[in-house]
Amino acid sequence: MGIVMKGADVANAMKEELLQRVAGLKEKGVSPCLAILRVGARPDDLAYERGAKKRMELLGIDCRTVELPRDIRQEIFEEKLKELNEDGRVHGILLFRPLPGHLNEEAAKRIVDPGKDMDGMCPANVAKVFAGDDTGYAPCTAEAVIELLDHYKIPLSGKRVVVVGRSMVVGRPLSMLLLKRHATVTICHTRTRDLPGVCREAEILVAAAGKARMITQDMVGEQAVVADVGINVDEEGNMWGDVDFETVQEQASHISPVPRGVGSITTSVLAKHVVQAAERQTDNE
Ligand SMILES: Nc1nc(=O)c2c([nH]1)NC[C@@H]1CN(c3ccc(C(=O)N[C@@H](CCC(=O)O)C(=O)O)cc3)C=[N+]21
Repeated sequence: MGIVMKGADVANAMKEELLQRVAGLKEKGVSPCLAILRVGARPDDLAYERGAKKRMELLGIDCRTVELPRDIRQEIFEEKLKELNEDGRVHGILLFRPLPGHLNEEAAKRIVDPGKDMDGMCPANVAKVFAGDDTGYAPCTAEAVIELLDHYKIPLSGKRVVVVGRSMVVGRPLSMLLLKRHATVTICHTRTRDLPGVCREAEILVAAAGKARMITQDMVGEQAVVADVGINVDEEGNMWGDVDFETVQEQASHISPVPRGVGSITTSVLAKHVVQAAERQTDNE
């Protein structure tokens, strides 16, 4: 039976350092502040927002939400985003995605100040993640997987890692973070031939495809480490990962659950980014 890697243990370990850094900022008269920009009220945005608010409060980070109506016009939306860019009290911005269909997300990515872009969506931050330059910000969920593996002392250097999923929020940036740590990375997707065979070769398997319980026991090698990034909510409101937990746990050496796994570390990484941004913006004054 694999060891269950619990998100709360990782978040707790991160908490001590973050509290100290927040205290350091406050001694200099700086109150780190996150602004959340939400358009409409999608349930998964609200779930993340609740978690983020709770985590920021626990760490003494200010958090304010700017809520815009679902049917807002592109020009007004862009104005609001620019206001947050220019607001000196705001150190970091989190824009919930995906945006409603009528809004231009590509335009938004180009407007957000790279120094305030907490979820690594703008081209400058994407480029830095790909270049292995850690003066930028990676998407929080991708970085949460690294925090999870590091906390449980899973070595990455030289390891065969298979990432299932190629999204710009998880699969691709995470692959670059793993590569920086000298893992041998294979990225799988819907057109991968013999997905089970490729997955079975993994020493570390990351499921980030967004398909409930698609990773089954026959796809996991003996004593593999399995990290589940999936957040799939069914009609009854139950949350499922991309991994069929019960059967895969028998096979794996370590496995992260859903909920209470990677998803619950994401808000701690978000907090870390806000602290980093506040420190960097203060040092540059
Ligand atoms: N730019 C952007 N980045 C995101 O990362 C992003 C987003 N937009 N829009 C919304 C979705 C949704 N999302 C969640 C992440 C964690 C939990 C989470 O904390 N889950 C807990 C359970 C939370 C609970 O208690 O309900 C867990 O996995 O254990 C939920 C939802 C991030 N998203």
